[in-house]
Amino acid sequence: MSIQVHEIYKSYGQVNALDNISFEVKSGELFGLIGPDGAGKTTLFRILTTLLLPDRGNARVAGYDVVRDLNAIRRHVGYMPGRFSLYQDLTVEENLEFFATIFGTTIAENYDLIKDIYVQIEPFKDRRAGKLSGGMKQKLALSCALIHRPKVLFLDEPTTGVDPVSRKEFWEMLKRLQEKDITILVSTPYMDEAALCDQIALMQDGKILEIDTPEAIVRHYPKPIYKVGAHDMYLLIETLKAYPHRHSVYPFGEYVHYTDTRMDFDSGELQTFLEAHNLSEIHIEETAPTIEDTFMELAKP
Ligand SMILES: Nc1ncnc2c1ncn2[C@@H]1O[C@H](COP(=O)(O)OP(=O)(O)OP(=O)(O)O)[C@@H](O)[C@H]1O
Repeated sequence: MSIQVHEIYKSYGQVNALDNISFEVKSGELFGLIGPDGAGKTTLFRILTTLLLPDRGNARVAGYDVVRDLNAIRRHVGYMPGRFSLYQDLTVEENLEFFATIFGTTIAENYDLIKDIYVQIEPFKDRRAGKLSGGMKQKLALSCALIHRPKVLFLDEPTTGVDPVSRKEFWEMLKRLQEKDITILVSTPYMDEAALCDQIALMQDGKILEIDTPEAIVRHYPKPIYKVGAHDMYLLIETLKAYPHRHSVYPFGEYVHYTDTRMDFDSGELQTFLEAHNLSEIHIEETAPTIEDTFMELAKP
């Protein structure tokens, strides 16, 4: 096991940021922590990278204890914090040299590991980090996190605020790093990215709701889901919420995802109800559950 987390608790005053968190990540695995803002992802990263002490519980990373073996962990892990911690006034190359120097290495020594990523920003190596686009900052931050050849890489929301093309390229880079036997723990609020991980933990309010492969998480969804459309999205949601047999109702792209409490759901009956409430252009169709649907179901109060 590359990461072992056992019954970790952490509170800030009244807020239980982490409430009995346990999971394991195998060597070479790409493991995703999926959850909205405030779920506790950053707190967990900070504990696993030795920047914060847990109130209770223990964790090991690359075989080292996060409380006792602080120096060893810092040598063996790479951490890309949420707001890329680059030095804005240093150039691209100076940032990378700085991170190499603090780890007692050089860019040349590890160039093969970062080459794929760094070549894309190398043409801008004399530009200050503060003047880079979001996608370029992300690539530089990842290069900096990798420059000492870590065994385990922690990436806290690496794609937040990054354009869709850069997001896609970034996940392709992660897959290539995985082939080089680096274990990766990555957090994201984007459910579509969850499907790209080997295993995911769905997190909310400091708790893990479920851990499994993305395929299994979707397979375990307990009910048929219907996508419902109509001419007025707002009125549609309000009306579905007032339908006596509704189990869940939430917007999903240009449709609303709806589940019913009954086993013998009749779409014709729902259609009549919606028409009686001044809705037109009604469309009701069964659809396959996604990770987001599972999250919504598990997170239901
Ligand atoms: N230093 C702090 N003092 C008080 N409360 C905090 C502190 N840091 C985090 N929290 C609270 O703990 C909870 C978990 O925060 P955390 O930053 O770990 O979540 P997150 O999933 O990373 O979300 P985000 O993406 O917003 O950072 C939140 O309710 C947050 O407000």
